[in-house]
Amino acid sequence: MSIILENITKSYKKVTAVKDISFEVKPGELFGLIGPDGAGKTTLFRILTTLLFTDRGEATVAGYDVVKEYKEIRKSVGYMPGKFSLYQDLTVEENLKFFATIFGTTIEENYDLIKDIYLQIEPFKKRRAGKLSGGMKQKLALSCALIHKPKVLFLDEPTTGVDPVSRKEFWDMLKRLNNKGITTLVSTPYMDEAALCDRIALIQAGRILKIDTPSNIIEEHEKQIYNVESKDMYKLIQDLKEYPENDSVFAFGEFVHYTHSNDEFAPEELKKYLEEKGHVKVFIEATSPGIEDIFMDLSRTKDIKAKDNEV
Ligand SMILES: Nc1ncnc2c1ncn2[C@@H]1O[C@H](COP(=O)(O)OP(=O)(O)OP(=O)(O)O)[C@@H](O)[C@H]1O
Repeated sequence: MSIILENITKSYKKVTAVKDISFEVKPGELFGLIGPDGAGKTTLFRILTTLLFTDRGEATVAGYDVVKEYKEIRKSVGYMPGKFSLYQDLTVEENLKFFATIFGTTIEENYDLIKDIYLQIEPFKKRRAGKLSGGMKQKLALSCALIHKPKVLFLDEPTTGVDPVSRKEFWDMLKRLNNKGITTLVSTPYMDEAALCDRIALIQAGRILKIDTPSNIIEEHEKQIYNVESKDMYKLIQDLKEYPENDSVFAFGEFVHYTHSNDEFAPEELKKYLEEKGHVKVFIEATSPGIEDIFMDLSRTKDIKAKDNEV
């Protein structure tokens, strides 16, 4: 296994950031940690990259223990932290040279690995990192994290705050790196990115809700989801929440996603109820769940609440 976590628990004073986290990442896997802000993703990354001690539990990365063999881990991993990690006053080229030098290598030695990515920012190699666009900063940070040819790559929310086109490009790059055999642990709050990973862990309030391939997670979900639409979406949410035996109601793009608490759901009865409440252009259809639906459902059913997160 490339990464193993066993019962990792970490608190900051009264807040339990992560509790009893266990999972494994196989060699060559692109593994996603999917969860909202504050779920505990950065805490796990900092523990695995040896920047933070865990309170309880054990972990290994590339076969090395995160406490006893931290020096080996630091040589073997690439880490792209969530916050921009480069030297703003150094140019693109200087940043890359700097990271290569501290790892005892040169840009030329591992150029093949970063070529695809670096070529896109090379025209700006004399520009200071602080003056790059979000997408370009992200490509430079990834090049710097890769320059010493790490065995395991840690990417903490690499696409947060990046425009949709750059997000797509970034995931294409990750897939290509993955094909070269680099094990990658990537975190994201964007549920649509989950489908691009080999396996994912859904994480909420420091707990794992589910671990599997995105397709298995979707296939195993048993609740039928309905797209509901009417002209007044705000009122629609309120009225659906008052509909007897509703199970869940939440806004989802142009629709409201609705689930019923039993098998006796009749769309025509709901339509009638909504029309009696004054809704026009009511539309109801069954739809397949996405990772976001499943995440919302698991966080409710596992009853993980903020107050439960205190020690
Ligand atoms: N240094 C700290 N001191 C106190 N609490 C902290 C500290 N770092 C993180 N926390 C808390 O621990 C919990 C997990 O935070 P963490 O940063 O690991 O989550 P995250 O999923 O990476 O979210 P984000 O994207 O917001 O960083 C949150 O409740 C956070 O407020």
